[in-house]
Amino acid sequence: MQFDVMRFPSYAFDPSTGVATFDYVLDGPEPLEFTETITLPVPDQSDESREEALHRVLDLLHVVAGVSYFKVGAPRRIVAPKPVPPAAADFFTAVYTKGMAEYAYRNQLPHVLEAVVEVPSGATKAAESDNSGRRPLSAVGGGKDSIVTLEILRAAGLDPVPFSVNPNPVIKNVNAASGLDALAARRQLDPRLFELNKAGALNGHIPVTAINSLIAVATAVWHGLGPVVMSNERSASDPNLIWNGHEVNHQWSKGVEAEGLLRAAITAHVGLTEPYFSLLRSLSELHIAQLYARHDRYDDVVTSCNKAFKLHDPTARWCGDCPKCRFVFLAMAPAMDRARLTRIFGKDLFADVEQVPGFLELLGIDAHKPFECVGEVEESLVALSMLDDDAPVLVALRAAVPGTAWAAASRDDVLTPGGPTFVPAAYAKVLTDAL
Ligand SMILES: CC(=O)N[C@H]1[C@@H](OP(=O)(O)OP(=O)(O)OC[C@H]2O[C@@H](n3ccc(=O)[nH]c3=O)[C@H](O)[C@@H]2O)O[C@H](CO)[C@@H](O)[C@@H]1O[C@H](C)C(=O)N[C@@H](C)C(=O)N[C@@H](CCC(=O)O)C(=O)O
Ligand SMILES: Nc1ncnc2c1ncn2[C@@H]1O[C@H](COP(=O)(O)OP(=O)(O)OP(=O)(O)O)[C@@H](O)[C@H]1O
Repeated sequence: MQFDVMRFPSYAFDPSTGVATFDYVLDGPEPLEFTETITLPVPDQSDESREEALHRVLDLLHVVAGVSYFKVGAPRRIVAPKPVPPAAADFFTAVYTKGMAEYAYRNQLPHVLEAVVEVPSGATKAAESDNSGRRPLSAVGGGKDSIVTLEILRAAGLDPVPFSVNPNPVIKNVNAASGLDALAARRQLDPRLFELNKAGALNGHIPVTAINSLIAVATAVWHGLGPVVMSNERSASDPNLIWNGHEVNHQWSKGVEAEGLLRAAITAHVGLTEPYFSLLRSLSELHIAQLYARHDRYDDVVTSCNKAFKLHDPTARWCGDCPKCRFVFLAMAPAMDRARLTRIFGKDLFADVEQVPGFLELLGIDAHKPFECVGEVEESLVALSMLDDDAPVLVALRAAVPGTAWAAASRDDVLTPGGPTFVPAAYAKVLTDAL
């Protein structure tokens, strides 16, 4: 299939139902059309200024959600539908290049990394809206990170509103365990995409956090809420590998660069003073796992395993045999006894020597960092150094890690907050008080 250009003909939004439909065309000798449907929760009340701001968020979402359809043909031109300020145009280009880098690498499509989203000129300025003091909307994915954020915000009296896109049973159970009233949006990909995938169309990973984040901002704006608070950690910013001189990061849209670009795009095009930030940005995954250990009310529901989500089985939790399960098991192990850890995961991964090669990968003793949301090699080494019992896997790992590797692993570096963040001062204080 050959396509020259991707276009975004129009979108529609019905405030009485919250349904937004976004149209896409891959143009070429045999064009393909798609429509994605996103249903926002309808607020009890709204007003003109909220709806004006909401439409501006939807302008951004229309282009960003197009990545799922772009990947069917990877046309060389991407032509955005409306004028937006330069900060929003830069965000679009980054989403279609850096956000699609894993897809480009796996499909060997280097031109994807060089694309520039074309934007018509003539953007109008948005009215400024100070949303910083309102109740935060806190995105919940069902894993340990968003639970830690929710509990920090709650303890500080900020009264967070949990929010999810297409909440699965894990997310629903986490929300129920929190006891907080949650909001949810629905997102339906065009079914045609699945037919094309079955027929062997180009496919691959997309920057899903950028899409979920904009849906969260749209919901916050429409409901008159404050900033969207994410739970993206420090290591999300680190690439998996370098290809043709470009960084390839499976988690690009969870990284700090994407966060800065998204914030700038919203501030410029929507006018919000405090749109979006990750509270946990300065923390390592290992640190977040230690903070999770303080809250046992979620132990029967918390799930970070992406395989569990792929199975679409409401009872699926930790698969117990993937990089994510191994990493989170290792990261939580120093902060809790083995019995509690085994209860959370349904099995003791340190008792199963078949898991040794997978743990060695996390410890940097094999290939590149897995294409998964796992922490840095240094975090895994520090976690291992904090464990002193003789479980079979731990014994094998200690024997396999070369002496030079330990020297590069500093507990202080891993457990001291650091690196760039966009956390506003009031929230930075809340985080510091919680550590
Ligand atoms: C659950 C999962 O890992 N899905 C990835 C998987 O897709 P799969 O076919 O196994 O199942 P589905 O997710 O149901 O997708 C069905 C098809 O639809 C396409 N698709 C899905 C969502 C979307 O927003 N757009 C789409 O086009 C998908 O490509 C399938 O053809 O493999 C896919 C190909 O590599 C991945 O694209 C699927 O990833 C989902 C988008 C997803 O939600 N993944 C997150 C678990 C994830 O990887 N999160 C990253 C953060 C990445 C970021 O920058 O945001 C992380 O936590 O590290
Ligand atoms: N379905 C979703 N709806 C809304 N936000 C989501 C959804 N899935 C993930 N997120 C958010 O996206 C960010 C990245 O997701 P991620 O899966 O890494 O986090 P998590 O589920 O909280 O923790 P973990 O890393 O332990 O899985 C987090 O802020 C998370 O809250």
